[in-house]
Amino acid sequence: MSSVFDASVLAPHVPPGMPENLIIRPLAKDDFSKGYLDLLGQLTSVGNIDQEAFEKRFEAMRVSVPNYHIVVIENTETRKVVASASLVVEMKFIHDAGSRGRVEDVVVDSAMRRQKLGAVLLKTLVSLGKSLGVYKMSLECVPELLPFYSQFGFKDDCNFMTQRF
Ligand SMILES: CC(=O)SCCNC(=O)CCNC(=O)[C@H](O)C(C)(C)COP(=O)(O)OP(=O)(O)OC[C@H]1O[C@@H](n2cnc3c(N)ncnc32)[C@H](O)[C@@H]1OP(=O)(O)O
Repeated sequence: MSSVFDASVLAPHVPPGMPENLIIRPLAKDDFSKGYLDLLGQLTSVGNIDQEAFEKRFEAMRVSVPNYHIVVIENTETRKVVASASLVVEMKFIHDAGSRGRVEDVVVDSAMRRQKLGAVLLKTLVSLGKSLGVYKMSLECVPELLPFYSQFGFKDDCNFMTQRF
C-alpha cells in the first residue's frame, strides 16, 4: 500500500470545488519524487533525507496506530505536491481514554498561496478530526496566522512553551 493512510477515510471530508488540475489525497510513497520535501522546506528546515530515509519514515508512519493523516494536494499537470497538512492523533487516558488531534506542518507552495488551498486543507482536517472522534484539536502558529486559523474554528487560548535540542 503506497498511501500513508486509507484514501477512503479522507474522501468524505474534502470540500467541493477543487480546481480540475488539483487532487487532494493522502501522502504517497512516491511523493518523494514529487517535491514533497522541497515543499516542507518552505515551512522549516528539512535536512538531508534521501529516498531510503524517506521511505523508512513513511513506512513507520503508515503502520502507526492511530494514523498519521498527512494530506497533500498534487498538481496533476506538473506532478508536483503543492500543499500539505497533517493531522496527528494522540491517544490519552484522560477524557475517557480519548484522543487529541494535532494539526501540524501546514504549507502551501509560495506560487500557489491565496488560492484557498490552505483553507481546503484545514476544512478537510477539521472534518476528519471530528469524524475520528478527537475531543480537541490544536495547533501552534505565529501570531500573524491567528486570523487564518480562526476561520476554521481554532481559538487562541493557551500559553505555549518549547525547549529545543
Ligand atoms: C500549524 C502550522 O503548521 S503553522 C505553519 C503555517 N505555514 C506557514 O507559515 C508556511 C508558509 N505559509 C503558507 O504555506 C500559507 O501562507 C498558509 C498555509 C499559511 C496559508 O495558505 P493559503 O493557501 O495561502 O491560504 P488560503 O488562500 O486558503 O487563505 C484563505 C484566507 O485565509 C486568510 N489568510 C491566508 N493567509 C494568511 C496569512 N498569512 N495571514 C493572515 N490571513 C491569511 C485570508 O483571509 C485568505 O483569504 P483571502 O486570500 O481571500 O484574503
